[in-house]
Amino acid sequence: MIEVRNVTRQYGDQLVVNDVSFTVAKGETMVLLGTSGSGKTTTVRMINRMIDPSSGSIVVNGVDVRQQDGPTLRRSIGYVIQDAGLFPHYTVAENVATVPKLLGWDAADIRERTRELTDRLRLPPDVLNRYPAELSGGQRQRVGLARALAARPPVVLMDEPFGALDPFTRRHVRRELFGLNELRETTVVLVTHDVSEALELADRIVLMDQGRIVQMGRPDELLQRPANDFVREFLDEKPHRLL
Ligand SMILES: Nc1ncnc2c1ncn2[C@@H]1O[C@H](COP(=O)(O)OP(=O)(O)OP(=O)(O)O)[C@@H](O)[C@H]1O
Repeated sequence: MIEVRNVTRQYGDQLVVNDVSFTVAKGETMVLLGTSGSGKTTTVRMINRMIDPSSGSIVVNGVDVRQQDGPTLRRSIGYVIQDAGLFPHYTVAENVATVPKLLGWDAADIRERTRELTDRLRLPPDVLNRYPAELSGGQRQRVGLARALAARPPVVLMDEPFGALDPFTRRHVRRELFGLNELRETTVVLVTHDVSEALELADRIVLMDQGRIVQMGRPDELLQRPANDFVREFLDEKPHRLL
């Protein structure tokens, strides 16, 4: 469970995240949706301490994130970004094994878990010995997901995790991923600016503009009871299938 309380982040005199509060329950998928520059990435990067808030607090599974050093905290929080952020000089197998190795898993368990994930994410077994540059964009993205999930972290942060994919592969990978049983027990915060993706994946949505939360709620609540014209227009941008 994640509690973000009155969090603000300032650069110079610009408030890029302005008094943001929300909680994400265990197993819930919370989508941060909003215009470009609205503070989504900054917010998600404060949860795993890649950025520290200027004020406010963040508690993950009962522990204030400031009580842990960044690297230790990040071993328990999966993190997926748009270009997958893989280590270029590691093979796929080595990339996926990064966190389990740091946590001291034995080699047989790591191999087994890697096989399980590549299988579920439908990556062909022969990719394991390849380097990231030798994969397609869609494969790289799936390896990024496998690496983030490898040690079964209770919390996973995803920042535009499907951003680099064409629309077909995007839908496909999205379905594969959110069809994984283990993801149902994982607390997920996902950043996107794609309205359809947010409506499809979110248990709840935090809609942001200019560093502030404009509305928070279930997809149907935002669609049926938009708080203001901004919300209505933002969600109306594209036709979608929920209504
Ligand atoms: N290190 C920094 N120094 C100064 N300003 C920054 C820094 N990082 C982010 N910003 C500013 O903070 C604002 C919010 O950025 P952020 O990346 O959180 O937005 P976002 O909602 O994720 O946008 P996008 O969808 O375009 O990625 C932007 O105006 C950005 O220029």
